[in-house]
Amino acid sequence: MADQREMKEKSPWHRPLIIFITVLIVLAIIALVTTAVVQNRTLQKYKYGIVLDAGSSHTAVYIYEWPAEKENNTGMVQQKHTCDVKGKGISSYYTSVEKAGLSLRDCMEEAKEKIPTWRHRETPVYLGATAGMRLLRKMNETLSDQVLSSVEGFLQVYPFMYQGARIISGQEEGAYGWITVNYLSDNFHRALPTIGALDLGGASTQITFVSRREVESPENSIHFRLYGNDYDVYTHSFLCYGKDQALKQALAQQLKPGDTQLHDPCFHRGYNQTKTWESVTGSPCVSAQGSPASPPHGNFTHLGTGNAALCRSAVRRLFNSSHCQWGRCSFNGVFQPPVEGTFGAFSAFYFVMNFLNLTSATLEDSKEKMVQYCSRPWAEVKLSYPSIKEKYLAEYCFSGTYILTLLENGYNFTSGKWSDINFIKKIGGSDAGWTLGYMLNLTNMIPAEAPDTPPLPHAGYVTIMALFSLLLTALLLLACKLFSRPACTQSKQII
Ligand SMILES: O=P(O)(O)OP(=O)(O)OP(=O)(O)OC[C@H]1O[C@@H](n2cnc3c(O)ncnc32)[C@H](O)[C@@H]1O
Ligand SMILES: [Ca+2]
Repeated sequence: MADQREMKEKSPWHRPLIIFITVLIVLAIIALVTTAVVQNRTLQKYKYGIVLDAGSSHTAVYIYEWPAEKENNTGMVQQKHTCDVKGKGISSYYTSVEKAGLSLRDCMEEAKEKIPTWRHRETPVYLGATAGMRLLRKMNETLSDQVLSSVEGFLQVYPFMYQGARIISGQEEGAYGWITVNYLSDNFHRALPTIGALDLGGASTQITFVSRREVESPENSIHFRLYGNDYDVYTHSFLCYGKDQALKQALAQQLKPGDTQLHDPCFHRGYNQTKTWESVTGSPCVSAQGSPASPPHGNFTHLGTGNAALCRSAVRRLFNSSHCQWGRCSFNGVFQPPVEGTFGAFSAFYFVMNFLNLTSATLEDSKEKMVQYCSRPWAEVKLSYPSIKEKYLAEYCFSGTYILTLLENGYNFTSGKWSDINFIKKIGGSDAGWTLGYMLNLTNMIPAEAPDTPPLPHAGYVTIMALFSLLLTALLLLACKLFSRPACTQSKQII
């Protein structure tokens, strides 16, 4: 018996088997470590980017974050934080330009706290100004340059990587809004049908969508190649058709020279406010359109009459359909193909329709509800919504009517197409707006061609790790058994 055991121990196969198992163990450990390292290489570290949206009504600071080295993987960039700058938009500082930069202080200090200090130097900061600054530039280019220099000087002092402050074009604003909503919906990467973008600001409004028809006017046509797919996009930005400037246009159209009172169907019965002529006629959107040769100074009393039908007629007059040099137009002679696919409608489209509870209503129901809402007395409205800013509250009858008219009569969203419009504020935690698309574009984070897929899908990674772990355990057990055998044999012999 002892001889037999001795023979086994001295078996010529014993030593190679141990070497073989040792090699296997080493290989399994290497495989485990490599898989873990490759898969998790970059998961933990985040990078950041800051975009300032210098709108006509206010400025907002957006902080975005994404996992480092996963910049080209779709859906990776997310909104980490937003900060609303106190006060009005930067264009309102044209009388004391140095205050434009200073107005950004609180939000920029907040950005310093939100982003880890060691990332500050490599965090890009972009400021894009929209329609308010476009209008200021129209009135006085020197002043708009001074406002931009003021914000530039202020932003450059921060430890971030300053990348410029500029007025973006209406075409860019539309296109970047479209990129944002489709990036957040993951439509590019999955080659899904895209969604159109409808943005209603204070001074301009944008419509952007993919059209299968030819875009006849070159200034409305943009071509993108993203993640290996081609997109022919129609876009147009209507300056002076944001809701604040549209209201000024509507007021100017109803005011006759020398009027001291304006009876306005778009404001509630009982609404009574003294306003300056200058607040209406001082806008380039009004003076440019041959409005009343009005006294530049003085006041008028703005009185509400609360009549939705009359309001609708007044608003319709803002859209000129008398001329069109193209196959088809939206309004004011601007080419537009028929609307196609679904749309995300954000900014004031959302604020107003959400307040009026119309985000899921049909076009007919929306019109009916506006009739009821506009007829409510101002005193009752104020009592019903004590927490809503009075300026917004006073204007919802006008704003709701304006939105329905712009969408139906301007862009031609008929009753049948109404449900294609989704009134949205955010998509998956990030705001819908042009800022994300702007940053993605400037940092080249959306490649023209589809990037390489990650080494392993998550399920594959887990399976491989589990298999290697099992194999390693089995090998260790086997090795333990083999290595411990002589000792066991010896102890038995002693007994
Ligand atoms: O794009 P531009 O035209 O430059 O303007 P903006 O960027 O400043 O415009 P916003 O989208 O921030 O806001 C659009 C309008 O909606 C107004 N607004 C913001 N919040 C609102 C709310 O809760 N209810 C009603 N109106 C609101 C705001 O004053 C503007 O007139
Ligand atoms: Ca805006």
